[in-house]
Amino acid sequence: MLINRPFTSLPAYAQLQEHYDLMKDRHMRDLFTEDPSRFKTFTRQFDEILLDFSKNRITSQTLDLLLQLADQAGLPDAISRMFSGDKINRTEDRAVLHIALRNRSNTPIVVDGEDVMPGINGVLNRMKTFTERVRSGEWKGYTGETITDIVNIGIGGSDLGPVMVTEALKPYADDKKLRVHFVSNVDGVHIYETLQRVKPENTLFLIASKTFTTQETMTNAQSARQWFLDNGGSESDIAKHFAALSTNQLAVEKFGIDPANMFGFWDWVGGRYSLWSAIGLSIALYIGFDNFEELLAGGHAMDEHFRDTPTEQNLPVLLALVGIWYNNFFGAQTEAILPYDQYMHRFAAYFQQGDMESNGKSVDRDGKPVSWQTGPIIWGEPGTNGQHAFYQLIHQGTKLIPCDFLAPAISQRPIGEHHTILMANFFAQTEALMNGKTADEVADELRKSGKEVDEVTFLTPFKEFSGNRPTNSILFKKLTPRTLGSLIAMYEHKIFTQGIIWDIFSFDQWGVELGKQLASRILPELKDDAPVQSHDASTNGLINAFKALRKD
Ligand SMILES: O=P(O)(O)OC[C@H]1O[C@H](O)[C@H](O)[C@@H](O)[C@@H]1O
Repeated sequence: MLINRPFTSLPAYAQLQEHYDLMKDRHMRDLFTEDPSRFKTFTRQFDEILLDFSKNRITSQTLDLLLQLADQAGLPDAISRMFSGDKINRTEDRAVLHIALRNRSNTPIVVDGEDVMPGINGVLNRMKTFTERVRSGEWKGYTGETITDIVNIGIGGSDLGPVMVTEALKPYADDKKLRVHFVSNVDGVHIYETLQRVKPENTLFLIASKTFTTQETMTNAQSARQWFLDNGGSESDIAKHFAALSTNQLAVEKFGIDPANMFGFWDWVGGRYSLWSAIGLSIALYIGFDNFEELLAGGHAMDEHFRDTPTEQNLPVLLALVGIWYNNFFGAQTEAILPYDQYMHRFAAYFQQGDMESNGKSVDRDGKPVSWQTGPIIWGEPGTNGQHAFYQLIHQGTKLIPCDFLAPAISQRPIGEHHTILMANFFAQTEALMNGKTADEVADELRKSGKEVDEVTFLTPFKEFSGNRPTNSILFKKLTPRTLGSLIAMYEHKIFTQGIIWDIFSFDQWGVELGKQLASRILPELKDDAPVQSHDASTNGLINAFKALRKD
């Protein structure tokens, strides 16, 4: 059993509340002036990743109290329970072992009396052989031609991870062995547009679904199958063009996919943590198996750091605690993830699911309603695009938005001055958010530019920046597979840590069920034009308006 003590009853919580009263009006500008070694105090290094969390509204005392909070919530015990295969996902009665998928040291991890590592290594070996056969051209399609295009059909965790990673690691696919495409939305537009770009004889479909029952994925998979049959392929050719990534062998066979083309995983892999499993096959095919293994190695290195490093040096724990400070004491509702790397353009979208599906909960581990805030709203876009879109609100709006800035020191595509300009923006933004610009500075500038006294008085409040807006800077050498693996695992463990401290279950997702149930109830009602009356007035009205509108 995990320790579950209501978050607000932890002794450090009350101390942090008192401490918050002392801190809430303190400006980071002053904290930097008072402590010249602040950068040193609040930076940590892991491999080639540097975390600077000095631009936060914290002092050493804040950090001490937050660390006590983690300790009192039983974090060290929770970590060891996860790593040892305990069934910490209680509402689904499952272990949580995405860490086993990337356990490169191969130490046994036992679930229900069985070491899971041989099974994991077996699937990895099959993925390797398959990847090499397809990439080398040995695997032939039904006309004898090689495979040029991979279409991954999946949604949620069976889509977002592979999309994010294949985008982030595009430079590692420079050998251009294969193109990858992703179809997730049940909107027919998505599969239509994708199929426009591929030919049946050169295409390999990966049907990626943990359950193999997800409506969107099954609908897209059936349409892909039909398209294949309508455009030259036959039933007996399916085995050369369809593979399944799933835990559900029966459903895979029922769909008509050869079990030899099925890559399995296990119920202890959560959907949003599955890119490390067979769900990552599109990644391996795209960047090659060696690079996929490097990604796993990076994840594993972060796992060991998370498990073995004292909390005050532990990157995921520190990120989690800083997040809690704003979420639960300053009342911040959201967190922005802002990668200054175009290849990471789906990173925030990926962690939208990672974080919000994990910690978007409102009952504690005893099933009682929580009286404190849990998971934040996660959002973000790559810099510098965000700067010209929504940063206005981050700088001068009424909301406090803690931001993570991420950037590589070395660009994968060093062209002229681009990367230096990009990084100048990165540093400028975090500096501006922290320091702001005082009314005196603004007025002085306006006077120097020749403005009249009245104009200076009028304009000053609009041009003033309060500053004191928190950021973490996460700087790394280069976006290699290994570093990306570590960054992903870092955020995964941040989310885990917060879930433990908030006393919620982070590995189920019951909140997505109701909409699914209702959709399957409504679907038959949409098949004819008869008016419906079985719902509330709004839903009836909308369905009936839709039926009227869809008539020519
Ligand atoms: O992989 P699948 O079983 O098709 O599930 C796909 C996705 O759908 C579900 O609704 C869950 O909310 C996600 O966590 C999951 O990743």
